[in-house]
Amino acid sequence: MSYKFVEYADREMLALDLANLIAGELRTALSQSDSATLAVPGGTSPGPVFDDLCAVDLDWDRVNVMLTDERWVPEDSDRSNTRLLRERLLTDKAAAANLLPLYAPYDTPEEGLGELAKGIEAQLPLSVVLLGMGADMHTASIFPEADKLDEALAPNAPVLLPMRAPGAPEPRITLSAEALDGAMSKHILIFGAEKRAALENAKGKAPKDAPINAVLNGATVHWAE
Ligand SMILES: O=C(O)[C@H](O)[C@@H](O)[C@H](O)[C@H](O)COP(=O)(O)O
Repeated sequence: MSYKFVEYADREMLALDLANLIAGELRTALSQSDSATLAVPGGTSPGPVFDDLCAVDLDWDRVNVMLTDERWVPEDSDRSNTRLLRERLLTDKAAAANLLPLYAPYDTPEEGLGELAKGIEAQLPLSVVLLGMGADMHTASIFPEADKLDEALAPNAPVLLPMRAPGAPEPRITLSAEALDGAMSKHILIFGAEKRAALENAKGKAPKDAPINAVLNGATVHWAE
């Protein structure tokens, strides 16, 4: 298991550098193919990266954007990652990007899974994935003790899975570890001492105890206090 750990002087510097890095990787992908696919997390960390990334000049109309995971809530909920994306990433120059939805207006993720998975599957492998991590070492919605944890970590897993976990306030839908780990470039974004310690704590643990370990190999971890 080896990954690159990059420490930044502050969160603003991290956001700017990471946005430019992702933009460069998307440009490279677009120079080699008709389209590129970027998967990003929700939560509270990525907003500043989105604010910088959305302003970068690239062929966004050839970029497919998707979430790594979503809370199963309506898009107008303040818990919605889709809402976060629409407000902070799919705006300015990046408004031209093509959003592949990870939410559909059904009561449960199981009801929406079939139609959503088709769109996602067609765009794999991911060109670039940005992931967050919780202090419990979850990534995307692959949580320790989640109901479909083993399935989400298994080889040849379904690309998209519903997920319920003690650590998640609402039902989730998530890309599988394999779909996330298969990205051409993987970036993990963590802020603060607690998550830095959690990353250390993950060392040597099985993915079922530290799901971040299912995507860490070959990734770059970007950290600021
Ligand atoms: O839906 C979500 O919340 C995210 O996709 C999730 O995987 C997130 O990346 C981690 O929980 C870290 O969240 P914070 O950035 O809010 O700490």
